[in-house]
Amino acid sequence: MDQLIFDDGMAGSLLRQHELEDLKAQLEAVDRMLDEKDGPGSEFLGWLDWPAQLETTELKQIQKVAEHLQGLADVLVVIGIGGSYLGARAAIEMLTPTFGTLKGMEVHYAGHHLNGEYMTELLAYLENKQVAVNVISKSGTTTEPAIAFRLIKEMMERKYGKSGAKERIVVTTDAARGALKNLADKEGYETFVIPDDIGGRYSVLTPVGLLPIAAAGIDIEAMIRGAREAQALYLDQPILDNACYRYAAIRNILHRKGKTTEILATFDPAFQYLGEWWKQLFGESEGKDHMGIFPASLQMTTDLHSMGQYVQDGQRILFETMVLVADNGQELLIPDTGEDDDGLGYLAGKPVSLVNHKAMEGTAMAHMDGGVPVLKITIPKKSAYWTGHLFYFFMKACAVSGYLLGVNPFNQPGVEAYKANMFALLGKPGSETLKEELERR
Ligand SMILES: O=P(O)(O)OC[C@H]1O[C@](O)(CO)[C@@H](O)[C@@H]1O
Repeated sequence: MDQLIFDDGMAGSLLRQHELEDLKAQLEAVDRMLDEKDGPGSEFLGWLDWPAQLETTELKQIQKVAEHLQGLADVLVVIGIGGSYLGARAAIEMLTPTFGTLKGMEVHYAGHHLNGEYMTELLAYLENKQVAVNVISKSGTTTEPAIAFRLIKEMMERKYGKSGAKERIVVTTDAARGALKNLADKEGYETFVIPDDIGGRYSVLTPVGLLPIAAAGIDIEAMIRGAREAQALYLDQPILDNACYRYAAIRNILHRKGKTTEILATFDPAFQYLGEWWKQLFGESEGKDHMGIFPASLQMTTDLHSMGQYVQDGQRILFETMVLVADNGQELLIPDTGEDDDGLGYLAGKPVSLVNHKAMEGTAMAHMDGGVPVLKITIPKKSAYWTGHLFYFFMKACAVSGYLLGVNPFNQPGVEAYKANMFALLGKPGSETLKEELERR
């Protein structure tokens, strides 16, 4: 197997094949909108052609800076929130060992929440390490990473002096605007640019994701190659044979029949953050104008022992998309102990991956029988190449799905509401009236 397979064979009776045919004209219209870049939010379509357009020189520069950081430090702190860190974290967790020797830097994350205890512990942990920092913010003004960077910058300057810190801090931000850009210029930090026409949740294949991913020792050239081939494939294939368009169309069909929650289910704990990245991608892109599928994620078989009951038998508003890997890598065999106290004698000598696979098959059938349509996306193996392919697949499917739904998949006006309230409650100058009103409440 050397391709991503999208399998809708377990979508159940809710999906009738003629419905896909019936959506063909709409899919073609969406395809035209993407091609001609004239749909809502089309000023943020830079990611669509990005893999093919990314210059080898930029890729090499990212690699060079990653190697420079690897030479200076063993720990990289990635400061960012949402689309500015989730893609990197997803790739790093998927492609580096959970235990054992790392090929690249040990990566930790900051600026993705406002918890002081976490930051205190992180700063203490970094005390005895050689540290480098990549602070990532497109706007350059997001509160969470800005506060984390204040703290970490102070620690770095205390530890290495101003010029030593400068050598170890890399900024990824807008080309021209924002507080972070101004600070980077003032301090003379190495800077990578987030293209204007690529929003945070579509930016994993830009320096936003690539620098931390490269620093973690992952082959970013292979990742971009995978994305490039995905770009060509999902551009050329006939619409109803095109996995991206089919996935988007089936989501739309199921949503219209009351399946308002999609679960991304994975069978490898290393895929947890793929789920987090995917949730932001689809949630921020489609959850607007009081519409959109609610994206949830589960890790199997872990969550079968916590959420399994709900999926099997709770409200029938769910469908499930499984992300699977055909080649399970290492074959760990279940030991033959010569005894059968645990009742597992029949499994002796069989690979753990076989048990996982049968659990997946059993789960898919049980959920389908219980009224949860199951879709499957299978990549040949867990590699940088296929991770790049998968990222691109989901981003394009998300854009198609958003346009089919009739929303702008590239804005996120709703995220401002909590920020306005938080700033007012904190007493930010200029928000006195709102502060009074909120405090009255
Ligand atoms: O890169 P920035 O500008 O710090 O934004 C981080 C995240 O915050 C949001 O803007 C939401 O506030 C997301 O869309 C984005 O991924």
